[in-house]
Amino acid sequence: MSAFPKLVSEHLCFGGKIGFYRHVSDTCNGEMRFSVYQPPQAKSAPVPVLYFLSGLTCTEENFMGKSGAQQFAAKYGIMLVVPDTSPRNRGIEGEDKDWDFGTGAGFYVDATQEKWRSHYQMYSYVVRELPALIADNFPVQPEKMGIFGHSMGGHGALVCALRNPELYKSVSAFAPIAAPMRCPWGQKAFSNYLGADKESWRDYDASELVLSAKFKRPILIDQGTADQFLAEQLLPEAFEKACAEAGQPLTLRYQEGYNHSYYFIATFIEDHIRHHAIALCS
Ligand SMILES: N[C@@H](CCC(=O)N[C@@H](CS)C(=O)NCC(=O)O)C(=O)O
Repeated sequence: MSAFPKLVSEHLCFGGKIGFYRHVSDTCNGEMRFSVYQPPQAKSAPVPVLYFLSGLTCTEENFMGKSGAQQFAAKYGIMLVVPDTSPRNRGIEGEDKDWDFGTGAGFYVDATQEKWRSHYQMYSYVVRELPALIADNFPVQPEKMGIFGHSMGGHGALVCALRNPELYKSVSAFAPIAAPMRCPWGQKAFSNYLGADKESWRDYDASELVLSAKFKRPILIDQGTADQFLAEQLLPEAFEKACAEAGQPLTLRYQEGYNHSYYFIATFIEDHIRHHAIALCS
């Protein structure tokens, strides 16, 4: 049984409540932060749980503050859990140097390289430690678990679901880094966290994983056409091609004129929460 995390602040919202928490993580070897939205339904019975993984530079706050997700989590009776995007303040040389690597950019991988591996274990943290802590301490139905995310977090959500179809009943993404082995953000993160052997990178690339994955439930992706990162970093067309090859059901929607921001996320958030509710609340 994991210890109850330390509550930093709490806010009522749409009849439920948002809490910001800190705890000492065994997996990431130090303090980690996350936020939880408990819908009003959770006061009387356990509810399904939906994890949101955020993008580069984000903390556990961005999604709670900007997406407008709570009103829909309240409508459908789903708990939202939002982890931070990396460990912080670990004293690793250079951890704060870049905005797209290190602090705020854990990339949801388990680092194998000496410099990072004792703290940067975000894959195991998200897939194992955090769900166990949530199941021990919050009123959830742990077998009804979904995951979604944005950009780096969209990549993380796809990877977690494709690798663990028995754990995640639903997955979706906003503007995911859909083929990280083929883009500069992914190559920088993977070479530093995982080393030069590109074979080891495949475990964290949705466009590779989907070719052999057993996740056959429908995936929803929204992508803005005016996203400044679309052509160089996100590569949804690579993921679409791989899904077609693998027979993976995918709805990839290009949203005309939308960019990479939370204004785009807020516009389509209800569609995503409904997508998860259909899988989780039946
Ligand atoms: N800092 C970068 C942009 C980083 C960025 O767009 N981050 C996205 C995720 S990849 C985000 O969600 N930012 C936080 C926010 O908008 O609240 C830049 O200046 O170009």
